[in-house]
Amino acid sequence: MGDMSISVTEELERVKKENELLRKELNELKKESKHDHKELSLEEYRRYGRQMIVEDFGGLEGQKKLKNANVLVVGAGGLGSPSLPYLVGAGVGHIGIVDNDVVDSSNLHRQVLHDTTKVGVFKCESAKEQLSKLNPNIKIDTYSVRLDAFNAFEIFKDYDVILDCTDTPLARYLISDVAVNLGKTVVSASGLGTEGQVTILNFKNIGPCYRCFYPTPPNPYAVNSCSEGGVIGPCIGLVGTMMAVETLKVLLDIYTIENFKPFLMLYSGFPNQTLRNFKMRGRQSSCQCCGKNPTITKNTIESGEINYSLFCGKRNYNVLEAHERMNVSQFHENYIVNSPSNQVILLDVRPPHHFGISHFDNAINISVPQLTKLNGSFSELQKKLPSLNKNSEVVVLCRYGNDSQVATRMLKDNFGLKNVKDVQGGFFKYIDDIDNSIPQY
Ligand SMILES: Nc1ncnc2c1ncn2[C@@H]1O[C@H](COP(=O)(O)OP(=O)(O)OP(=O)(O)O)[C@@H](O)[C@H]1O
Ligand SMILES: [Zn+2]
Repeated sequence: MGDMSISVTEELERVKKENELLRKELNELKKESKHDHKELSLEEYRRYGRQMIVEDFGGLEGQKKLKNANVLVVGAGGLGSPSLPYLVGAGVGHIGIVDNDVVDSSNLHRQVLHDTTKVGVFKCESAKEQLSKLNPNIKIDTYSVRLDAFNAFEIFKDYDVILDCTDTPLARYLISDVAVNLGKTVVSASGLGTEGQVTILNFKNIGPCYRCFYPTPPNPYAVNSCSEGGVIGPCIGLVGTMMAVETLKVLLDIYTIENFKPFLMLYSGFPNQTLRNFKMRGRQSSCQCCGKNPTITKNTIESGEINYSLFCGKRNYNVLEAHERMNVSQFHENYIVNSPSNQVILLDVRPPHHFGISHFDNAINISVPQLTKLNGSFSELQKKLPSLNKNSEVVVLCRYGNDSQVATRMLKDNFGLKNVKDVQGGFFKYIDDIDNSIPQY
């Protein structure tokens, strides 16, 4: 009997406690519904408060729009690095990152989302790790693949807005084409040196696409990459930050179908910072992708019928015969170890500001544009190289062994020199294979 009364008392206590817990839970739920934060936690209110109180942001509704948004960033390099943390910080609920490249130490002056400990790590994974620390509320998906015609539709399908943070015309055409076919808005940008540009493509499937602006690709010789042309970190950083601003405006419905006007913003960092906003034409009915009779469709893209590499073209440096070239070992043996006679001219055709960073002591610097300017005049060239005669032995060197081929051809065909050879792979190949005590940049 006594035993039984104890268990009844215990049971009563347990039920009371359970009751109390349920009451608490109910009160919390009541509070939540009273304050209408079913979709935002209290932590999120605090986290996003400073942006929710900006009038143009749209308050709680604006924040919910961001929370429910799906944004894909292609490229976690110079443009992706600044745009990603702002989107994650602002509370864009789902973010995808596509990049097949790994972090290199030469990226870190501008790709400040990554750090020295991430050298060699996939950029999308490095980014995810950092971004998750910034805002653990965000779902981040990574794709460590090169975006191409065969995987783009599958990757894009789960996202509303695509950020083009890549660095090649090929990727720009591909991203725009796939986005048009799936009806997605693209925030697109590019930058080099101290300049950059930002635009919105296929806005809500009514705005112009990349092909409306640029029906034909640029000459491959005119396309420069960061590794060739160089880039100033905060300049590209600003352009990436502008992409994040534009993305927020798309997600918050600041731009509407009624008020959206196609534009191209041009930023210039040096010597004075300027930002110019150019009005652009709308959709072109003749556009091969978004026009009236499109030939660039899901079918023709995915089947490979649209050949992006062929369309964008490649540079052709194969302008020399085998006997007009030497490899870096031959160059080392014959011209560096066995000190060349005074007759041999070592001509470094890199731009002077490259030459100034590091060079061989006995090299003479005349860049390709400087050579081109001499118009094939032997006597003009002789003014720069007094010891030169038409039979002089000339060895031509550049950074990667591309420009040196062009220069070798020019010296033989235009200036009439007979004994000119190019160093295959250039100065950097020599550093990699023969002497890595020389500074590489
Ligand atoms: N088709 C693509 N698929 C996935 N990622 C791409 C694609 N095209 C370009 N990217 C990525 O976009 C990023 C562009 O970054 P950025 O312009 O800063 O140049 P980088 O390649 O990092 O550096 P550098 O030109 O100095 O070698 C790179 O990380 C690159 O891997
Ligand atoms: Zn178009």
